[in-house]
Amino acid sequence: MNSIITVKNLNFSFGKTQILKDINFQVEEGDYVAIVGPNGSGKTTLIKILLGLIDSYEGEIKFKQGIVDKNLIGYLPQNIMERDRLFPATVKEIVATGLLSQKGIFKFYSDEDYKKVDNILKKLRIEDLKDRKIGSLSGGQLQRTLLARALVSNPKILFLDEPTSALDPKIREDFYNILNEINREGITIIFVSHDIFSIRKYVNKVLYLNREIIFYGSYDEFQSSEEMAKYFGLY
Ligand SMILES: Nc1ncnc2c1ncn2[C@@H]1O[C@H](COP(=O)(O)OP(=O)(O)OP(=O)(O)O)[C@@H](O)[C@H]1O
Repeated sequence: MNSIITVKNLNFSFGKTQILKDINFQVEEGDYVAIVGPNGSGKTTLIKILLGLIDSYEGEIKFKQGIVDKNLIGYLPQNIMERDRLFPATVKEIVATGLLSQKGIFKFYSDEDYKKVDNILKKLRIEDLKDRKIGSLSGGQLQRTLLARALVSNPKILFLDEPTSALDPKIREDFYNILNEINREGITIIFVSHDIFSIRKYVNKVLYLNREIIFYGSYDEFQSSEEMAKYFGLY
């Protein structure tokens, strides 16, 4: 198997409270994994650890060679601060910031960078928003702009933390379709969601977390399991 992420014996506590207990799993290249679980079950904490935003954990996290050194990881957070929305930047400028981590200390954008920005805006079908201030965007337009920022550097893995909670059903469906296209092009997706019913047609694996892993396997197995029924209160 061609694992892109391997997590072994991961344990993490905030103070005296253990948040993640003995977590072991592997993600294969091209997987589309939904992380589900009740509020406070450690989903965001797990994503933050995988992103390197929390480093005081025990255990081992291994990415496929080159993924971390070449910054081939994209991240779409749960939401952005309202004050960030007031920042007087345009869509084009915000998307370009997604290239900063791959540049040296002289962080000037080249023509090639702007070409990358144009390409991703086109791909996500928001090129007409290019010069709009982010404060003037609708929720769905803002979410696509943030997705463009996460994808402009051409990552191999994309992490998303509950990115559709504020979107209406139609816009949410469009967003899922775009993610599905991206996944079919080979990007591995790890998606934290309470909305498993919407993404079930896209994901190939489900990780059900409640501080420890209760279930990790294919969606089909998950669907027919006791864990699924319990999770959705059907059991
Ligand atoms: N900085 C922190 N200090 C102390 N405890 C924290 C901190 N951040 C999160 N926690 C606690 O860790 C636990 C797991 O939180 P986490 O945000 O990972 O859960 P989650 O599964 O993503 O929840 P939700 O579905 O509500 O977003 C919660 O009990 C939370 O209160």
